[in-house]
Amino acid sequence: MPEIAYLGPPGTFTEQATRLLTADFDAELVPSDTVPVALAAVRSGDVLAAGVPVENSVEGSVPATLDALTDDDPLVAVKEVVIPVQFDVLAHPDVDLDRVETVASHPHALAQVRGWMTENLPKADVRAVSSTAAAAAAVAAGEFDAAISAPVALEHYPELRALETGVADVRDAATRFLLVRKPGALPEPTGADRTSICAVISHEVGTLADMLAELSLRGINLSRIESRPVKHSFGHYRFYLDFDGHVADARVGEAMAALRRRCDSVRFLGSYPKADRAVASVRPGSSEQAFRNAAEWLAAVRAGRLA
Ligand SMILES: O=C(O)C(=O)Cc1ccccc1
Repeated sequence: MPEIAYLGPPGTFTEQATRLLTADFDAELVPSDTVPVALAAVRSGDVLAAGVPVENSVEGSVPATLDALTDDDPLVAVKEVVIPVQFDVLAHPDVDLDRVETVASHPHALAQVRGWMTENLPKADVRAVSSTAAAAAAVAAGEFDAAISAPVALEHYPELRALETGVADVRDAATRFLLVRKPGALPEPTGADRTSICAVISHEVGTLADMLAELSLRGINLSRIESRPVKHSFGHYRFYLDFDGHVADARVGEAMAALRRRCDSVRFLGSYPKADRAVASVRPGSSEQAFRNAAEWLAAVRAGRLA
C-alpha cells in the first residue's frame, strides 16, 4: 500500500485533508513533524506523496510549504482540496479558561483566533508550535495549559476536553491543501483545472507586468500571486502563481513557453483539478478551438497553401 506523508502528528487539519486527497486509493498515512520533512520523504522516495497546507482564506499562504516546494528537487501537485477551518480550545479537565496562562498552536491557527484570544485570554502567553495537533500533544504532556486545535484532535487526546468549540474570528474560513509527488504523468485535463508555477524574474523595469501580460493576453485567469524572497540576494523575489487551466491546454502551454523565454527561471508546480470544479470562462479568441484553428492556419501559410 503506498505511504503518504502529512503534517502530523495525528489530529491535524492536514491529516483530515490528506484523507480526502487519498480517498480514491488505498493509502497508509504517515505523520511527519514538519512540511519540509514530509516533502523530503517524497523526494527521497520513502513515501509516494505528501499532503501539505498551502494557503488559508484568512492568513494567506503557508510560507513553509512554498519554500519547501521550491528549495530542492522538483515536486508537483496532483490534487487539491479545500476544507473549512474552525478550532476547539483543548485543555485538561481541571483547567478552566481563567486558569489558562499558556496557549499553543500552529501560527496559522493562532492568527485565525487572535480576536477570540484578545477577548477571552488577553493575558495568556502564546506559543507557536509545528501543528495544531502538536499543540494538543504538548498540552496533554503538561507543557502548556491550552491548545488551539482541530476538532478531530480530541479523538487522539481523550484525556483533554474542549473549553470552547467552533472558535474562528472569520466565519467560513477555509484552507487549501495539496497532494504533492515527484514529477511524473500529469493528471488528465478536466476543463476545470488549476496550474501552479514559481517564476524568478530579473530586477528590471516592467518584468512583472510583462510576465502577467503573457497570461492576460491569452485570456488566462490568475487566481493567486505571491512573492517570497529568493533568500540569497536581498531585494530579489520569486513569484508563485496559480492560474486557471491545465498545461495541456493550448493557451496555458503557450503562456508557459512565453514565461520560460522571458523569466530567469520557471518551475512547474503542477496542473490539477480545482477543488470547486468551477469551469473557467474562456474568451472566444482564447478557446482550444481558436488556438487549433490558428495553428492550422499558420501551418498552411508556412507551407505556401494559404496567404
Ligand atoms: O496544524 C494543523 O493542524 C495543520 O494542518 C496546519 C493548519 C493550521 C491551521 C489551519 C489550517 C492548517
